[in-house]
Parts: sequence; C-alpha cells; structure tokens
Amino acid sequence: MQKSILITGGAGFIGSHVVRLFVNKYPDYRIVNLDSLTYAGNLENLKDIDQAANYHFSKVDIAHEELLKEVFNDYQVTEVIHLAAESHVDRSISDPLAFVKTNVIGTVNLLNVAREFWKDKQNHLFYHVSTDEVYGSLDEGGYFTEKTPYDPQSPYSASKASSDHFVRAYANTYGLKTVISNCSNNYGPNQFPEKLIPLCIHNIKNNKPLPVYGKGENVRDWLYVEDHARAIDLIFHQGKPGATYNVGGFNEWKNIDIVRLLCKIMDKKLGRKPGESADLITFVKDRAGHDLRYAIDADNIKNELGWEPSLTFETGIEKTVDWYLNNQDWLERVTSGDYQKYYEQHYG
Ligand SMILES: Cc1cn([C@H]2C[C@H](O)[C@@H](COP(=O)(O)OP(=O)(O)O[C@H]3O[C@H](C)C(=O)[C@H](O)[C@H]3O)O2)c(=O)[nH]c1=O
Repeated sequence: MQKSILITGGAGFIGSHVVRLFVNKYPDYRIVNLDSLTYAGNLENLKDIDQAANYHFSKVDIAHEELLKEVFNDYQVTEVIHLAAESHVDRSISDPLAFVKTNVIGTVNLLNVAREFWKDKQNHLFYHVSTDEVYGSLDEGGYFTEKTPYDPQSPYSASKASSDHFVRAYANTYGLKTVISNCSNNYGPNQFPEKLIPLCIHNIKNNKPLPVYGKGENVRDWLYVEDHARAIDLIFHQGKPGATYNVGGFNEWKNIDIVRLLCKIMDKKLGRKPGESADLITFVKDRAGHDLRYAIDADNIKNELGWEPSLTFETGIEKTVDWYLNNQDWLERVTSGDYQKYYEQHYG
C-alpha cells in the first residue's frame, strides 16, 4: 500500500463522496473510513464501493482516544483526512455541547493520536476539512479570502473555528504537517434532509410546508458535493503544508430564490401546475443569530491548484433533484431512522 489514509466521517454526506473518489481513483491506497454512524452517517451511501479491496470501515467515535489508537495501529495510518463533525447549525443552537464534544474534543483526540503515532511528522499529513462559516457573516459586499479574520457566530461555527485553531496550533507546537480547507454550502446526493435543499425536495414531493427562515433573504454560496471532493483530492496531494484553501462555487443564492427554483423544477418533474409547489412556501421564525451571507473567493485554489467547479448550478441542481426523486426509499429510511437496520439486513 502506498498510503493508508484514515478518512473520518466517511459515512456522512461530504465524507462519503470523498471516500468513493479515493477508493475508485487510488486502488493502491488503503482507505479506512472511520465513522461513529450518528443519525447523519449512513453506510448505505457507500454500498457501491464497500466490497472494494482497498476499502475498510471502522465504527469508532473520534471522541474515543483509545479506540483511535487501535485503528492507527491496526491500519498503520499514514495520513488523515478529517471530515467527521456535527454539522447542522440549528442542532448546535439547541445542543452546543454535542458540537464541542465531536468537533473540538474529537479533533484534539485525533490530533493527539496522530502526533504520538507519527514519529517522523513531516512524512505524514493531517488534513482538516472545515467550513466558510468560521469567517462569520458578510453583508452585501465582499468575499471571504484565506486572510479574512475568524469571526464565528453560531455554536457550530465556533466549534469548527476552534478545531481549525487546534490544527494550526499542533502544526506550530508539535511540527505536525497540516492543511485546512474551508468550503461553502454543499449540495448533492446523500445529504441528510435536515439541510435546506434535500429538506425542500422531500417536502415538495410530500406536499409538506417549506419552512423559510425569516424573509428568506439570507445568501449562501452553493457547490456540488463532487466538486468539493475533487478539491479535497487536489489539496490532499498538492496543497502546501500549513496552508489554508477556500473552496466555493462563486454561486450565490438567496434562500427564497433557491426554494422557488426547487418548486419550479419539481412542478415540471412531478407534472404539477406551474406555481403549485410554491404554495407550500411558509415563512417561519428566523434562526437565532442567522448569518446573513457567506461568499467565498476561490481564486487562490484556482490559481494555485487549477481547481474550479466542473458543474454549472443548473446541471448540479437537476442531478440533485433527480437523485432524490429516484431514491425516495433512501429518504424515507433516513428520515424514519430505520436505515441502520436496513443496512445490517441488506449489506451487513
Ligand atoms: C434547514 C433550513 C435552512 N434555512 C436557511 C438557513 C440558511 O440560511 C440556509 C441553508 O441552511 P442549512 O441549514 O442547509 O445550511 P447552513 O446553515 O448554511 O450551513 C451549511 O453550510 C455550511 C457551509 C456548513 O458548514 C454547515 O455544516 C452546513 O450545514 O437556509 C431555511 O430557511 N429553512 C430551513 O428549513
């Protein structure tokens, strides 16, 4: 094996796309997917590659240092791509400690195990996959660059900012070779339907209200998840040690416009009258401390590593809607919580 890469959170949304890309593209790498299978982690997301010779799965929580040590030892881990995280802002508002436990303590555990296990630190890489939310909230103008000061506003973004700081502190203090990327909102197949896009697709299909927070004026920059996975591949192989890379789609949308677009696409696909699904739009109480706008300047990764989004938003959103409509059973299973049982019966 050329490399033995531990990918944490590999059963989650972004993680599963990264695991698939690495397993298929690098048959000479051992890919170890480490995931505690919380509500948002689902091995069914990987059923197309889980029989591959270079794929391994380990059900471990990153908050459990002793078990992490065993995994490093069993698989002789040479690199880490760390994606495991609690990621939903609304959940962080109702349960901040869960975010501290996984995103902060879990990351520090992982850093500790890596720095103890890797004797020659410069031969190994610890890659932390993070979020643009660490930069805070923009008003109408400007973009987040790699130099924008951190200004996290939610318990979720505070926990991710903290984990970014720990990664940099371990590079500075212990000589760990690290890299960090901060990405904008992802969309695509396998996203848990608590997030805006899959939630709306699910609710439109089932004629349920589409909850738009506040006036729907908040802006997000959307990137197709496979394009994010491609960026992670490039950064992992070619990123400068110690560097930060911002990843984004140059694709800003107000929430209300995204929801209206989804209604329009789904009206057509479901054979509904134009405007029928939009009747489901329901303005609800705003998210506490709701960040107004995120927008990434992704010029640095473009100039340095030659990365750009490969899909237009029109293509990506069509593919995404089609995926959820063709995978209604997946949606039903993840929303009912039955998917673990289903996976064990079918693939376990
Ligand atoms: C679930 C939901 C959301 N919204 C609004 C709230 C946001 O302004 C926008 C997107 O919300 P969502 O929760 O899907 O994603 P963000 O809060 O922007 O955060 C996401 O993108 C970043 C980069 C991460 O790092 C997070 O992990 C990821 O969850 O729609 C609504 O109006 N109604 C709803 O029901």
